[in-house]
Amino acid sequence: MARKPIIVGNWKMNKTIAETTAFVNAVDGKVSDKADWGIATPFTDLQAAKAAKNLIVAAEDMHWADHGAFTGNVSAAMLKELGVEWTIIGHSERRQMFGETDETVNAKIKQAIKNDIKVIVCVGESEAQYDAGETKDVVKNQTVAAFKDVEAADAAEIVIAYEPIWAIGTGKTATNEIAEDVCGYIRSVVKDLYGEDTAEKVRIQYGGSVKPEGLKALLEQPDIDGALVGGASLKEESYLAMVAALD
Ligand SMILES: O=C[C@H](O)COP(=O)(O)O
Repeated sequence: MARKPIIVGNWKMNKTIAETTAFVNAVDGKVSDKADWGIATPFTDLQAAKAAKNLIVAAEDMHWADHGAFTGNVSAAMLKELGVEWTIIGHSERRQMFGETDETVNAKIKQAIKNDIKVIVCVGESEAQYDAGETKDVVKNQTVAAFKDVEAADAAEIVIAYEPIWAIGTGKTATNEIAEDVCGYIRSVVKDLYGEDTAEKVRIQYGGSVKPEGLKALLEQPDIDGALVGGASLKEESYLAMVAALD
């Protein structure tokens, strides 16, 4: 089955509103139909980002509760009111620095589905786990936990981002062979959970030091349907170099 690639820049804690507007003005009119192109921005930038007509705009996180005493958090309804239709959930930086667990990832995914917000869920192993040969166990456990009590029709719409933590922001990219091996394995985990049809529909991204020059070959891997891109998504020229790489 042909799955349309999805390439999303995860800005993390970068860019002001003014910088977001400048980025959207420079990039939005130039993306192609070779992929679904997007940006995940800080909450404060989402409204400015929504001026884009062609870019997916995603939050970088959201809370699992409807509302309440959760200082510093943002709910699905708040995102919906801004017209935000996507969110990242379970990025390794949230897992490592902000107490995100497999349980909160699952709760957030179910809350997103309930509110008709599409999800990019991140999985991936640490360097120590990679060195210990535990990669597949880790991504399996994270994937199974993330999809707990999620129905097949909803699961098929979820994008899974495989991001080996040792490759994030380090310049150390997993080889295409490693990335394909793990992404193919993640698809087999989805197949075990939901069957072939759902597994063939799910889009799986690779993330970790993706650069424009490596993007085309990455997407030629049969089980890699996109990229979640940090550093290389921040500069307009670099983002547009990714667009050009697929033309
Ligand atoms: O979400 C994106 C990733 O964490 C990758 O970041 P990076 O491309 O800067 O390594």
